[in-house]
Amino acid sequence: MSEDVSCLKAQLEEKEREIAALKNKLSLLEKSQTLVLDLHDKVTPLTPLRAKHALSNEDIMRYSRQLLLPDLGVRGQLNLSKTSVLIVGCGGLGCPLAQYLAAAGIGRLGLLDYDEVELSNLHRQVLHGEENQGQAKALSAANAVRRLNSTVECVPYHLQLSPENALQLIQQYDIVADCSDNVPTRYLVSDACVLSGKPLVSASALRMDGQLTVYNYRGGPCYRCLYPAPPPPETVTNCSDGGVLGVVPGIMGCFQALEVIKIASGQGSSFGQQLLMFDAQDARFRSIKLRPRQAGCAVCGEEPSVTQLVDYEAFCGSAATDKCQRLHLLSRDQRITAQDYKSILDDAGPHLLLDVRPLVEVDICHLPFSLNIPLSSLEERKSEHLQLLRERVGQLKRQMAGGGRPPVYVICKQGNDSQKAVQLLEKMSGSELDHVTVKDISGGLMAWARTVDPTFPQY
Ligand SMILES: Nc1ncnc2c1ncn2[C@@H]1O[C@H](COP(=O)(O)OP(=O)(O)OP(=O)(O)O)[C@@H](O)[C@H]1O
Ligand SMILES: [Zn+2]
Repeated sequence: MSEDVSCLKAQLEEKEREIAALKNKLSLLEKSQTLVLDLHDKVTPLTPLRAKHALSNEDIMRYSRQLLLPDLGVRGQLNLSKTSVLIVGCGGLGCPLAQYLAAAGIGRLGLLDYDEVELSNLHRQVLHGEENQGQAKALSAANAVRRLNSTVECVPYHLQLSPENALQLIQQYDIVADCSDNVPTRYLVSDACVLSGKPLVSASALRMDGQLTVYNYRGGPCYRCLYPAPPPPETVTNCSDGGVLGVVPGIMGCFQALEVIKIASGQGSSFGQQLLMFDAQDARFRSIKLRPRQAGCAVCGEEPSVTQLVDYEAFCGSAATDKCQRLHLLSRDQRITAQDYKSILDDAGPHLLLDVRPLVEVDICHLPFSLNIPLSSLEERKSEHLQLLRERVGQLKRQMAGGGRPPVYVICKQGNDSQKAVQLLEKMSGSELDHVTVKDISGGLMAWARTVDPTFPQY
């Protein structure tokens, strides 16, 4: 009789456990279906992250494979759940970083980006899909992260990190990750981390190369300790100009996730005074020791001159976005529009169309009647290219029965390099070259695609 009672009790307990597990599953499912993420367009105070004192059965199952690691264990996992991380930029680095932090069970993720998803992002910004084009990157990333792990609290910010909001924002997080793509933002994030006392896990990726360092960590240097002055703006290349193989920021973003997890879980990062360099071409990693924190550093030094955030665009002489900056090097009569050029073509007026883009871009698309001489070859006065140009100008002159200066129209992708080329050709006209009339086609081939020929590819 007593055996029946204990047997029944055990069965009942088993059923109760099953019911509790089902209830838990149902509530998670309901939460993920009904919870609509609030997209923040300004910085508001966050409620403190709820401290977890023990792992639930679900946690144990979800994180079991990493819980088995002596380096992490239950303590490390609980530490992760208590940590908040702000990700600045939900692009090529930010996407894999957010994905792995969410998968690993970080407590709260702030996802910040002012931009929207574009088709040309999808080869590397792997949290966004085709259906997210036009959507705020922060929201698209947060939704993807939530599908992966609904227990992670996501705070999407659709705004630009600026000197006005950076401190208020960064102070609310434990660790900051710089996944941005421009120099003013790098100085801004670093200064704000120094002023708020937060570690900064920073990475970059361009073409086939990547870099990673942890700044302001355990007495190590800040960004300014290493780079007291910004580079000249014209020496900075971004992904939309220089290109990038998608997997390179993927690897660097994963590295950032690794260092964030090591800091958050309590293992600590070894990149506080180290620079990791990744060469994808040779599949080689190198790590070099950096100089220590500088006593004379303007922000983290002994007598700092930067005690509050400044105007970083003015400091760097460039914008805090990587959007194409339009140069204005020429007067109005030195420029024509893409439609004006179409009329010249329609009137079959003799002229030379000079495309000054690099060959790799000309291979993507070009106008069939153009002559390609890259701006760099003109600048370097490459003799074979100058010879070719002289010949083509000579031919043109012979074609022009009525005499006059042969017209040369210069084109590039967006109309910046072509302006530089016009200035250069004007200097060469009458000396290194026959006298020519040079004009820039403003807005370049992208303006041609937008305003003249919608079938012409944009990139
Ligand atoms: N100050 C800033 N505030 C918020 N987001 C920023 C800031 N600076 C840069 N970002 C974001 O950082 C991300 C950098 O990622 P990445 O360079 O891969 O993307 P991208 O700018 O979309 O690329 P592409 O150059 O191909 O257009 C971008 O999504 C950009 O909008
Ligand atoms: Zn410093």
